[in-house]
Amino acid sequence: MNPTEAKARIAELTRQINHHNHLYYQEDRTEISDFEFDRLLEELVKLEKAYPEFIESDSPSQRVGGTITKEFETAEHGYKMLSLGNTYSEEDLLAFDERVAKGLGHRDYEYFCELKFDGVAISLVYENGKLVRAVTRGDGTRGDVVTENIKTIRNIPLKIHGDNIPDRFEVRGEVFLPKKEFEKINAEREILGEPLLANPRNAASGTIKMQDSTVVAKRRLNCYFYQLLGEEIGVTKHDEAITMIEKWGFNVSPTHSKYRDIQGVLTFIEEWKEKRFSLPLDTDGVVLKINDYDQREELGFTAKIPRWAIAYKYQAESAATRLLSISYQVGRTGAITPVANLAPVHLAGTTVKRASLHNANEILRLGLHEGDMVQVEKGGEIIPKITEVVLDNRIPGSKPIQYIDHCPECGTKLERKESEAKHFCPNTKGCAPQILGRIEHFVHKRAMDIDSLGTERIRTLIDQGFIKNPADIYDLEAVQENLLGLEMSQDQYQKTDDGLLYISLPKAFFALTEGISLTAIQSFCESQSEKPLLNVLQNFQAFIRNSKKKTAQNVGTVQLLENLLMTSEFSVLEDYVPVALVLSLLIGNRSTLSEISKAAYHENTVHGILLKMKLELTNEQEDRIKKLKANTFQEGVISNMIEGIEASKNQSFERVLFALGIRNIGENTAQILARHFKNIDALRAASTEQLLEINGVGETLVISLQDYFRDPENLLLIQRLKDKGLRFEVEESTAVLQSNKLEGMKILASGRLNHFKRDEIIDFIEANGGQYLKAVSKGLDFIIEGEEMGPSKKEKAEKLGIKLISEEEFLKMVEKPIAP
Ligand SMILES: NC(=O)c1ccc[n+]([C@@H]2O[C@H](COP(=O)([O-])OP(=O)(O)OC[C@H]3O[C@@H](n4cnc5c(N)ncnc54)[C@H](O)[C@@H]3O)[C@@H](O)[C@H]2O)c1
Ligand SMILES: [Zn+2]
Repeated sequence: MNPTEAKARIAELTRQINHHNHLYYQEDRTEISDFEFDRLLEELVKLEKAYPEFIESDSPSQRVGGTITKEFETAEHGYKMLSLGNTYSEEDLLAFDERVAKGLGHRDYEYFCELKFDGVAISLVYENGKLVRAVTRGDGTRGDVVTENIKTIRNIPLKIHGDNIPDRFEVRGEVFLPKKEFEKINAEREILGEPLLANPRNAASGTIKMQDSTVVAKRRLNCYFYQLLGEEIGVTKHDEAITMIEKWGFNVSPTHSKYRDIQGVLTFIEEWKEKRFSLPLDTDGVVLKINDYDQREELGFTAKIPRWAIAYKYQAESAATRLLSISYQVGRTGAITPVANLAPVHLAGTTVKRASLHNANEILRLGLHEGDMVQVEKGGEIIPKITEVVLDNRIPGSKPIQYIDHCPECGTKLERKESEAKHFCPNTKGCAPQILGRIEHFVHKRAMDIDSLGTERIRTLIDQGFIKNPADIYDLEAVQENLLGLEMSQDQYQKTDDGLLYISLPKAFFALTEGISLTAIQSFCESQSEKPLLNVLQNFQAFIRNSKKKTAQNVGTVQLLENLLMTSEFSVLEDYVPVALVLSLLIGNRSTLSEISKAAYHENTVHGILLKMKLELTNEQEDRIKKLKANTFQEGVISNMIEGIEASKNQSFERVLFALGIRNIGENTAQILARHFKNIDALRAASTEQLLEINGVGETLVISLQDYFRDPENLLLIQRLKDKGLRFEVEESTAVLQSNKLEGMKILASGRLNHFKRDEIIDFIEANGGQYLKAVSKGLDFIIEGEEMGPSKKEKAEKLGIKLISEEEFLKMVEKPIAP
């Protein structure tokens, strides 16, 4: 490379790295992996070393990647918050160790090893034992002051107790969102149709930068601390500092160790390679630091990183395996996700059998053919993904994967919108997973709040034809009796192509015999799994003869089943037998085999067949049949469900409106619309202009609303829900005016109020004739300034010349008596 080329490449790398830094730190998203990012940076550093004349002072090699945002006050760090050098190779670690030895002139030093936590760096400053400030890393020199948000993290001590606490000190740590919390939040967002958070790190970073700390508090962030700083902290070694801050009440991860040489460090790295996946947070490597503070000082810093520490990053593991097939999952919103089924392969501590393929584009990008050998990668924190096809191992003549064009759940032709990568099933009202999504949204605790209707129960009720839309829930009471004995799982069933129902062999054996436990039968069946069905039936008779319960009756019934199977026309399905045959043996005196098998077509469960046949059965027969079924709905469960459903009729109009699941209508919008229009008919009759006048309503929302009300099925649904007694208008008490003292005024409240909660102030303003606006805008008459009102809001209000009044002044205005 000549100097001109080098200069151009440096410029190009700088541009790319700045771009990825911006995405990563400002927008909390990524376009490339950390490994790829680190490679770009490494290339830049190498080139700059060879051509120092081209180093720019603001090169990304010279400064840490973050910056400060505009929404918070900023503060300067007492000690710069730097990056860490990083490497993916053992070789580089040994070279690092050599540099340390050379720098110190001897090998008498210790390494303190910690995991590299993948969260957001935070610095906490304490004065006289009290937390005074929490600041993000920012650009390393200055960061955003996010104290209020940090205070919501429960295990961060606001005040330190104990002896010898320095007057002023700083602790640093990594704020993270525990993996479990992350999954919980995403599961909920999925049900409510909100966009999913990409990964726990982005989620934590986004949360820390939120304006409203009550929302932050709900996110259950956590923090691990790994550094103490200050003028007089009274210790000379890092391990002593860690022990001390732990004693002071800071959360320290118990995953650290100390070693006398780099070989020890290597064992630590090996030890945690897979064990780290069981930790509550994502980690991407190991940080090793010189333990002694004086030695650290001797080694010093470069512009961007300390010379006494380095991060070893684990590279995502990769393995080759065979693509067996592709399944297509239909999500709750109708989005189709292809999933690769793989020959099991051991990867990063787990056995991998599937990998996400995201969408049709991904399959095209990889150029997947049926039965291809593929390279699978798993970083532990992410779902395994296929990185490439091993072309050398392609089966000659294999066909490229054909993407499906019909929904695997309901058979509807799939659609794909121009701007979206995913295919969608448009059958929102008749496609089982979409019905499930819709009902889950409807009963969600922030909507109708029917917690006795959990996912499993809803799924069962949908699969067995009891509910298709939210109104059907309110009809369940009338069919209570049919729910008794309804099966919660259909795992023990199989269906042939023509729709005849089969049941698993263990269940059949269990119901046909007496006195033999299901577990004993299951392990017998497992031992026979390689044998043909008829042999298994014969062997089971021998098994009964050898067991304690060798009754002639037991042997005889199984013998009968064998005879029936051989003489009937039913096709043979390994490990399963036709339900009709088993039932005919149990209730043969009530119905003929041909009647039963007729009923067994197109039913999903034994329960369904029996409902269809309406037979009078003896208690003994009922007991036998129960042994065929999975867990079933019992009386307690049903009455609990019915009660919850009944109670939900009291939910407010705004909740009902939210529960309907109209596209783009979240909780807040539902609230605004309900309060504005007071009832559903007024909302439905509203013109585009009337809707757009409302603060917070935009064009997409208007279109969603109009689409919704145009559909006669939706109107029918609303009518049915109304008939069942659900609220479609704002309750009198909140709609009635208490006074008209605020008539015609547009008001906003910001910061923490002493006499009102968030919702209360809105209700109060409206009850006194005023209108509440959600954002600072020209139209406001005044803003009620609560405690710690956000500085950016304040600035904006001042710029627009909007009057700020205190809560007390406001109360005087409406003469609300102040509660003691
Ligand atoms: N994929 C992308 O587009 C992209 C873009 C920018 C950065 N990145 C990645 O982000 C990473 C972040 O770079 P950086 O400069 O913010 O951090 P870094 O990797 O240089 O490491 C410094 C940070 O590590 C954290 N840390 C975690 N555990 C620690 C421990 N036990 N002791 C000390 N510090 C610990 C601290 O927050 C500290 O600020 C890099 O690894 C890079 O690969 C990726
Ligand atoms: Zn469908």
